[in-house]
Amino acid sequence: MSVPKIELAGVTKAFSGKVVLAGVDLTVMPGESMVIIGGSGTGKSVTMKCILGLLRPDAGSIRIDGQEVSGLKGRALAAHQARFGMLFQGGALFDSLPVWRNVSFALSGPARERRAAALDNLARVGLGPEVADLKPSELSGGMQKRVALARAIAPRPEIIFFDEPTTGLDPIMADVINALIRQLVSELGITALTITHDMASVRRIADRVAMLYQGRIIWQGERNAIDSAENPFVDQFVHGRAEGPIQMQLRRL
Ligand SMILES: Nc1ncnc2c1ncn2[C@@H]1O[C@H](COP(=O)(O)OP(=O)(O)OP(=O)(O)O)[C@@H](O)[C@H]1O
Repeated sequence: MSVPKIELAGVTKAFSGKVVLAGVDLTVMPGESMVIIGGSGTGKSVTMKCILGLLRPDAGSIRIDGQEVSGLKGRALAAHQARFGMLFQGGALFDSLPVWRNVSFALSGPARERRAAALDNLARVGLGPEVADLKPSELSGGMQKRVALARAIAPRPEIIFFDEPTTGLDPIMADVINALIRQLVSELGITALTITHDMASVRRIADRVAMLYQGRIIWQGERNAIDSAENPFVDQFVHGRAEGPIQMQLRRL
């Protein structure tokens, strides 16, 4: 069996005594698209930040290609982080830079080559050269998301993290972006880890789904298994019911 691309075992993290991750076990195989679902504040972002080395877990192991990465510092940490692409919730484009400079931000080399690479990546997300010299603020939300996606794939990262990739988009544009993500991840052979509340994203993007609840992965399975999962927590989340075993925390303690 091949070595997992990402492997978390017993990862714990607490902030000022408040336990957020209580022993997360998660395996993502190379080229696989894993989606983590779970309510607000269940620790999805904290899990991603621990994998990226932006937060240090209190205990447990995080392996990439079988190599332990928790506790990396300095250059080793920078090299680790360079293996990842990120699509942030808001797109996080630099508004002072034209689109092509945003897309080629992480690339090196002469400007002419970086611009050519930017145009190539824009084409992959369905945008023509006419947008290359526009500022992000001149584009619609859906187009900005495409630009952010082009920027995330431009360095051909081994792993991409998608953080709520459809936030702020209407359902049709969200579907277009979800389909693009699925297509690019497959075409480029990138391992993808997505966190989302959006079940439409899950159905479009995921090979496998993991549900985080109270600091642990309480269920994982193939995308098609979510509807028949005999797990009341998954069932409640997938169907968005107020009634069920998941207790919403209405105020921060
Ligand atoms: N740096 C930090 N210091 C203190 N508490 C933190 C820190 N980062 C996260 N937390 C807490 O950890 C908990 C989990 O946060 P996290 O952002 O991972 O949730 P999430 O599942 O991604 O939620 P959402 O879906 O709303 O983005 C929250 O209660 C949050 O306040």
